[in-house]
Amino acid sequence: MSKLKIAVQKSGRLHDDSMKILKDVGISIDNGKDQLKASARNFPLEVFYLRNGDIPQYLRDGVVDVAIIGENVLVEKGKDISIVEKLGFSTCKVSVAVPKSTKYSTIQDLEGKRIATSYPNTVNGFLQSNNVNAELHIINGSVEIAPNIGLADAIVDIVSSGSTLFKNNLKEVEVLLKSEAVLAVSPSISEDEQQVLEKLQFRIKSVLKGRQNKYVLLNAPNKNLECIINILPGMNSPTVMPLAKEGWSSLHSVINKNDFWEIIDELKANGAEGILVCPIENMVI
Ligand SMILES: Nc1ncnc2c1ncn2[C@@H]1O[C@H](COP(=O)(O)OP(=O)(O)OP(=O)(O)O)[C@@H](O)[C@H]1O
Ligand SMILES: O=P(O)(O)OC[C@H]1O[C@H](OP(=O)(O)OP(=O)(O)O)[C@H](O)[C@@H]1O
Ligand SMILES: [Mg+2]
Repeated sequence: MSKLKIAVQKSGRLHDDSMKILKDVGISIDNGKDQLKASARNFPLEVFYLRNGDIPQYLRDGVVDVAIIGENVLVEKGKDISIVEKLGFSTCKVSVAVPKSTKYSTIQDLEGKRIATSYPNTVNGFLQSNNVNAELHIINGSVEIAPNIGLADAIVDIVSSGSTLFKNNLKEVEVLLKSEAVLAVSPSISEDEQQVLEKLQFRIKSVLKGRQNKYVLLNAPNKNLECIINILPGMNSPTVMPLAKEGWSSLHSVINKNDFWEIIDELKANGAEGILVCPIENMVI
């Protein structure tokens, strides 16, 4: 079987979560510390450790078939590259920020201003679509310092918790895009590699679905069963089994992690006891 070549960030924000998702889908990688390339032991996969910013070109050239990459990098340098899966980690925004003391009300306030950024194509697209002319200063890192040293009036950079903006006395005034890590695919992927990709994607989908949900087991008095069954969503309907204790049952169900605490409160209020909550490794649907 031919091997799928996947690019993963060599080091940085995406590296650990990218390796974790490969591990969670059951792929073991022989990972020599300073290797730039590694093979999977139990799946037809070769891993290339690359710079996030270089990955769009490698995908375009077909040097790699797929990649785990920040969506914002594709917006900047890889508009021609398709995304096959959103991976739910490294969520961030690309935003305009200005010094806290700057009066800002609309995008037109950027007219004629100096904007520092590492994402010139994204910024130019944004300015053009809003008919604003501004002067771009392209810098590769520590963009948030630019207004403080008099290099720019505004910046466009990644914002996550907002603490870097806060520390540099800046405020976010526009959000250009929202981003997360994605699985992107080369336009020149072959038929054989496409088949391996489909296997990998199937596994990733079931791991992501599992991460979204929790498995809940609880005991409840039979007289409250109907009400508790209505609270529990389940994949179809919850499993109900009699307990050795007369008049009681055990219920098993799957709950979305976002609704989880509210549902637990409701269950308790309706007489549920001995509630156990377990993570789900995979959910194959
Ligand atoms: N503070 C953050 N919070 C969440 N996600 C982030 C944050 N900063 C960056 N990211 C996401 O992680 C990706 C990698 O960021 P990182 O800073 O590790 O690498 P980089 O310097 O942009 O890239 P390279 O690998 O080319 O050096 C970004 O493209 C973005 O999608
Ligand atoms: O809103 P926050 O949570 O503060 O995150 C935003 C910061 O994170 C990233 O920098 P990073 O720490 O990756 O450093 P880098 O500029 O060297 O890539 C980004 O470039 C911002 O500076
Ligand atoms: Mg960074």
